[in-house]
Amino acid sequence: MGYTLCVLGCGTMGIAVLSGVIDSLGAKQQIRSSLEKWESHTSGTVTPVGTPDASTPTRFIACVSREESAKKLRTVFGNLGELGESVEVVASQNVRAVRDADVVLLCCKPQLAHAILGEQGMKEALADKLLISILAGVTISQIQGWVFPSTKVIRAMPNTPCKIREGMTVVSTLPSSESSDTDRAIILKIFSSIGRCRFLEEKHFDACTALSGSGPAFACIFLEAMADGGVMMGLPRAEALELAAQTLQGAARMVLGGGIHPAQLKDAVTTPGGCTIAGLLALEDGRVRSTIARGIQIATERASELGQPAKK
Ligand SMILES: NC(=O)C1=CN([C@@H]2O[C@H](COP(=O)(O)OP(=O)(O)OC[C@H]3O[C@@H](n4cnc5c(N)ncnc54)[C@H](OP(=O)(O)O)[C@@H]3O)[C@@H](O)[C@H]2O)C=CC1
Ligand SMILES: O=C(O)[C@@H]1CCC=N1
Repeated sequence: MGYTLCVLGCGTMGIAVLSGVIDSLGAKQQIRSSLEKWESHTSGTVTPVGTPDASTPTRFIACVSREESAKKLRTVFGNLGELGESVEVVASQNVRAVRDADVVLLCCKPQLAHAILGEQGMKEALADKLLISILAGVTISQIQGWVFPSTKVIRAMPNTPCKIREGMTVVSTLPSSESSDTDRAIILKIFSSIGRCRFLEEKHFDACTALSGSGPAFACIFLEAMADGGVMMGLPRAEALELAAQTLQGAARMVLGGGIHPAQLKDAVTTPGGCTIAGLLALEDGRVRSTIARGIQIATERASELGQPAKK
């Protein structure tokens, strides 16, 4: 059982998704083998636990354009242990790779998609297959115009923390049908194994691209700025970064896991006449909220332009 997943354009995001998925399969494999050992020890029989089903990818093909990038990728996946060996890395062999795959994850730059999907034989190689595009700003209907109608096109917007299985992925809603149920299972298996995954209508994709796709960059600016404040007040740099990162993670986890509203969390920290309110007012004087929110607005507007031909 299992199927072959091809990552078409395996750079920063292709590596993040692929290494997260391989890591999740490796973790399952470890659990499986220790359970098998335990069961054979206690009962003398081995019961297969969690054998890969049709929605689990078991073989991977990573495509790049340059041999130099392929060499680097072989090192990356070579270091991922036994399962890393099931990754075949190829340069300039897109059509052959797609032909050999069951599901294709399109991870190239938005402006290259048309040329890559237009390669001779690509339409045929993609026929009847599931094509998941993570491209910012390129719409489903644009992609459908470049492939045969039998290719099922969906969009996903993951982010770099997928690499450590702490990602946020938004997937475009699927039409309800039997074949969509299989596709939904495949998509959920990939993206839930590397973080949170939720379905949203495609009309929201530019905003999701800005908020969670670009979000790690915005969060890191805030994190660095907090650490800089600590350094300004005499903290060593490494400790300042640790304090800032763990504090952001803790606050985020309280909101996500504990169901606490950020305002509640902020109010609980803010002692009347204390230091937190003094810091908060200084931040508000700098229009921190509208600056961050406008950042998401501008990034959303820019995302919507990314799939369009460059202006002369
Ligand atoms: N970076 C991010 O955080 C996020 C990015 N995205 C989207 O993901 C996509 C990829 O971004 P990112 O990973 O940052 O980009 P990268 O530039 O890191 O990766 C692009 C990859 O495409 C490969 N490539 C280029 N030309 C071809 C070709 N003709 N055939 C096959 N492969 C090719 C490159 O290989 P080579 O090195 O050999 O040229 C490279 O591996 C973009 O569309 C972006 O909008 C979405 C969410 C988050
Ligand atoms: O900056 C970009 O265009 C891509 C899309 C989301 C994150 N990085």
